[in-house]
Amino acid sequence: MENFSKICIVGLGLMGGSMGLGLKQKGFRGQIIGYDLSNESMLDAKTLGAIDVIAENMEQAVADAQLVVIAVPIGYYVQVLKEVSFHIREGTIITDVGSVKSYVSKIAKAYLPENISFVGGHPMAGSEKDGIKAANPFLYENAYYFLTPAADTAKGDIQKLENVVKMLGAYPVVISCEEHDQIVSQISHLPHFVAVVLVNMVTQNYGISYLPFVGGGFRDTTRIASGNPAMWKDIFFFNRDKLLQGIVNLEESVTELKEMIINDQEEAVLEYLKNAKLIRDSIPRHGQGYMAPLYEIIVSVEDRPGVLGELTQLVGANHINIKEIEILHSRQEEQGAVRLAFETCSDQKRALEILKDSGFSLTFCKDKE
Ligand SMILES: NC(=O)C1=CN([C@@H]2O[C@H](COP(=O)(O)OP(=O)(O)OC[C@H]3O[C@@H](n4cnc5c(N)ncnc54)[C@H](O)[C@@H]3O)[C@@H](O)[C@H]2O)C=CC1
Ligand SMILES: O=C(O)C(=O)Cc1ccc(O)cc1
Repeated sequence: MENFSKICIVGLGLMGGSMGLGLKQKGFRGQIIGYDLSNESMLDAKTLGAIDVIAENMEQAVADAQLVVIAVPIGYYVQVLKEVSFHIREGTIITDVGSVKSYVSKIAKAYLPENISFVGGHPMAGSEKDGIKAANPFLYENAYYFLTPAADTAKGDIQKLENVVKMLGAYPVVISCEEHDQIVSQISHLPHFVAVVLVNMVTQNYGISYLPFVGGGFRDTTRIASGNPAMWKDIFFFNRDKLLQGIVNLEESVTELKEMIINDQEEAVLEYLKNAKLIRDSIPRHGQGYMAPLYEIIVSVEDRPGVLGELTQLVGANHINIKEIEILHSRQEEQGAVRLAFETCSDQKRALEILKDSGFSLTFCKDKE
């Protein structure tokens, strides 16, 4: 991937910071120079090792870079592209990580000089967190990563970017902006729309007092509603038409299912539910998702002080690394549950044995998703 010896990242938040960390973690030997409006983010990015050099201004950031990655909220693109265009040198490739591509390609064309190659990008990786403090070197691993070159983009430039994507451990998918925006409107933007509607409904329609009863189902369905509101506002408006079409389709589907219930069509409702289950279950278990798949176990634990320490100590003492830990229920004087996730099947099996032998009750052991 050493097609580039100097990469500039503009915007050192979750995505920009994770890209710097990921490249370094994978052994990128060149220099990464970073620029952000926030001094604190630049200092954090340097301290964490996401960048080698802090740029004092946009000119210093982009002037000698062979690749410039724009990782700022889409609402700031016009401002950033205008500034970049003053200082960029011929032959530089510019890419971005923005969640919408038709709008981005349009303004890149409008604001960048003609001798600059702009190839849009969008990693299907991320989280509901933002900022450099949430950055993680493995964020891009196993994720699909869309690249949306223009019709006249040189093949060599696409290849160079594909190599960067592969170095991050992600999977490049070359696609048109139009098709990209259509796909993500269905699999990312509409689900976000639904999640925020559901969450707001629970408080607006029924009062805040319903929230304490919320269980895993509601949590799973609405996790993404915790995403950065400013970023999602941008996404909704910059992919407005596709999202609106998705909402119309959603309304039709809601009406269809509602009518079945109104008309007591139990068989039809059952078929509808079965079909959804079939489709949901068929999402590849061992395929690539946003996150690296993990092997999980669920442990029942008493709700008492120190129990988590005992659990993790037991697993750690046997040199088994817990990749994720999550408290599922924590109700006073009742059993709670803890989800542990491991990187390998053998870690999962060993942890299972050790915990069983120590008297922990395992309510559920989940296969690798
Ligand atoms: N958060 C996510 O899960 C994903 C986000 N994206 C896209 O990535 C982009 C960045 O998102 P995040 O990293 O999540 O945001 P973030 O809020 O974590 O980071 C954005 C950074 O850009 C900086 N910034 C803002 N305006 C700037 C300017 N004019 N010049 C220099 N720096 C500026 C901010 O100070 C901040 O550090 C967005 O366009 C978003 O659509 C793409 C995939 C996933
Ligand atoms: O948190 C999640 O699972 C996400 O869906 C993150 C995400 C947010 C925005 C994108 O454009 C792509 C991915």
